[in-house]
Amino acid sequence: MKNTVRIKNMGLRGVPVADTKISFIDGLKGILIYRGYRIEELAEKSSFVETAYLLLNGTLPRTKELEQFNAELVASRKLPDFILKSFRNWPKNAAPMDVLQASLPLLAMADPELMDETRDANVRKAIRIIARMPAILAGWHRIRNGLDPLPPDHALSHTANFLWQLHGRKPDVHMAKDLDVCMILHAEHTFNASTFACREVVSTRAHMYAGVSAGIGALSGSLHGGANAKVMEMLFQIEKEISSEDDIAKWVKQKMDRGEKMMGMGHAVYKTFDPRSIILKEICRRLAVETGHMKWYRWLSRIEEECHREFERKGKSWIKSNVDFYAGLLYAMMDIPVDLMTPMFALSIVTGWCSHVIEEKFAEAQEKPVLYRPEADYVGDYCGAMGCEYKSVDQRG
Ligand SMILES: CC(=O)SCCNC(=O)CCNC(=O)[C@H](O)C(C)(C)COP(=O)(O)OP(=O)(O)OC[C@H]1O[C@@H](n2cnc3c(N)ncnc32)[C@H](O)[C@@H]1OP(=O)(O)O
Ligand SMILES: O=C([O-])CC(=O)C(=O)O
Repeated sequence: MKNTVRIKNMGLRGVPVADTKISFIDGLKGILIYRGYRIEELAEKSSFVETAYLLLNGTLPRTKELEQFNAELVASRKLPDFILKSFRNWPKNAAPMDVLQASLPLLAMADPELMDETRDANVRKAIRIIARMPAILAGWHRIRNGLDPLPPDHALSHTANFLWQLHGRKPDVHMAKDLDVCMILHAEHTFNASTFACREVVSTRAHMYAGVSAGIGALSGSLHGGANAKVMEMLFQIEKEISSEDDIAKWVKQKMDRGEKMMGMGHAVYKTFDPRSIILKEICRRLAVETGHMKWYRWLSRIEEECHREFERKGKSWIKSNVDFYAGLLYAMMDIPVDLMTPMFALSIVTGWCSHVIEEKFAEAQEKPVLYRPEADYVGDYCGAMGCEYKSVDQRG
């Protein structure tokens, strides 16, 4: 009899695999905390850069620490020349999420401290990665559209500079602030699929870039970060298929009756509201009023309500919007194209990933497994201790 706990087919739900000091979720109460601070308070009072410091270092920075951290991020924004040069030869229809993922080994090649596995060197690597991923995304977007990448503007904040490098115009300060809040909300989420992927990779003592690259791959799927773009695609599909707004209820019911997933709805941990979605919904409503996109906001709210109603009708306990539901529309109102929406998530959560990589590499041994190595039950062919009889291809016919 094997000495293992049977958790098969449960996607590891509710199974702690490590200790963490980085964030905490109470899924029944709708609470999310980064390093002890409630997400609502950080969204209201902090900045993405300050939150990044908090996640990476464990405490809120003093004035001088914040200034220095910001200066290091600003100084790291410029990409190594060979990366943008090589982008010019890449297929212009490449998915931006693939480009982002493929860029991580390129950034690794250019990192002079790549093989330095001290904690301080890993913090510096994290700063370079956080600073450069926005430049990768903006640079790629411009190159694929036949435009030249723009140099960073050191006078702009991390978030405003990204919008500048993407669009080539100085962003409205209020819009940059809204995006900054959005980035705080997406910066960290305990052991979600992508963070676990990062930690699993670096538990082998692979470097930070390898871990982050795995995280990007995991985030891209539509059950995880990919859902934000799918929500927008769903809106466009609904627009094609209904003749009046009142048909939304029927559209949602039919989709759910077919057993299809509603993108941006539901969550593996929150069994009540997702606190990030509440904040994003409010920003979305305000921006929709300001930019004349109320129709889309109304439609999303209606879809959310109908989805909830359908769940109740079927006797299931709950379903609410997750962080991806309103984020897509929010990005769209900032002129961010649909295929850049999931990469936008990556630009934020890379902060959490890097913090977890550091925790994975440097936590006390008793707080984490040395190397993640779960088991699987073999359910394939088995012909006894000698194995199945091997026949040559001629004998197999
Ligand atoms: C950043 C993020 O990663 S947030 C999540 C982003 N992903 C999405 O928005 C995709 C849509 N959502 C989903 O697929 C799911 O809600 C997940 C994957 C996020 C979580 O899934 P689970 O942990 O399996 O959810 P849970 O166990 O609570 O599901 C309970 C029931 O609700 C159903 N359900 C959950 N979410 C949805 C949904 N979005 N649409 C329709 N039904 C759903 C499940 O199929 C399940 O039904 P069953 O009891 O008949 O089998
Ligand atoms: O925690 C999860 O499983 C998914 C999620 O909301 C996130 O990654 O932000």
